[in-house]
Amino acid sequence: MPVIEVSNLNKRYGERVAVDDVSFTVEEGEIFGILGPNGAGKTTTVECIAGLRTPDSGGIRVLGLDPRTDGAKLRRLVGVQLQESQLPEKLSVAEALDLYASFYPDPADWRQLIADLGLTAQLKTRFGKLSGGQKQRLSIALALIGRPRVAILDELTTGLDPQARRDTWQLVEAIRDKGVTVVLVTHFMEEAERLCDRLALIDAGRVVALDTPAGLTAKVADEQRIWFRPSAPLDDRLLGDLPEVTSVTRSGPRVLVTGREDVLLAVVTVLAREQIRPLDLRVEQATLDDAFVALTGRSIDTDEETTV
Ligand SMILES: Nc1ncnc2c1ncn2[C@@H]1O[C@H](COP(=O)(O)OP(=O)(O)OP(=O)(O)O)[C@@H](O)[C@H]1O
Repeated sequence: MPVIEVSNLNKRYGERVAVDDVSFTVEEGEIFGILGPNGAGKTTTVECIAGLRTPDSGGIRVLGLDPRTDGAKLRRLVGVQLQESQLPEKLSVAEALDLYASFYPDPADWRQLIADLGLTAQLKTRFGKLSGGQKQRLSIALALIGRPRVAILDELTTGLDPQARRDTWQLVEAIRDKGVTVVLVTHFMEEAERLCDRLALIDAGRVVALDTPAGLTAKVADEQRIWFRPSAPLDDRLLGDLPEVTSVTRSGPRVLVTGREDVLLAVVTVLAREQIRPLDLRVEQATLDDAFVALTGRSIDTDEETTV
């Protein structure tokens, strides 16, 4: 049985349609991504799932409960880390954890949680003095303190530097490995590609595609592009004759081979047989952004640094 079922969800703010007939299910133990550009309706969707906003219409079930009527029960089962969660500047890390633990009948051992999150040295530090990464880690600890079965993480790594972002990705995987189902809201393609088992691409309030990251990219382009510089003279026909290869072209000293599925293995096998090394080898595949462009005509890309 799915852990989360969303069917035909709609939400407007006045005239503005934020969520437009959104449906998806999230299975137990997966990391489910909601990926789309700013303003696509991602936060509104997860706020409805968490019972923090009331949809105009549509059905939501989380662990069999309806967030509209079973809000209190649900809050014990779902941990939510929302965008830019703010705490009073003067509250220390330990005080925040004590406070949140007091909301739950059987809270997790927060000392263990923050040891796992690498925050033990900051126990006495006030919230206002924490770095961006430390604030994010604290917000994850607060989302997990009630031993949730589902964790909703919204724009977890926005504003973090590449190293902190990578560390946070490991944390998310560790949360999933403990059996928690994770809903991850993001506008970073690399993040979605790396972490999510399945994801919904969302644009202007609508789900435009729903699949695994590999499934989404395969839909738009099943062609691979292989660039390399041969270490010795190469007869292009040796590659062009391979059934996996669709084209071989030259760009100065570099060779570009395009093809489907097993083209890399086929090319490398021929080169090995000819005792030619592929120098500066690069394999290009379609990205989630290519998929998004193909589906919506525009890019997810934001002005924020996404290189990791
Ligand atoms: N409280 C609100 N009142 C009015 N409009 C809102 C409100 N919250 C969100 N919106 C609008 O609804 C749309 C969807 O917003 P939402 O925050 O759900 O998108 P998002 O995909 O999470 O984007 P972001 O990553 O920028 O938060 C946007 O056009 C936004 O401006």
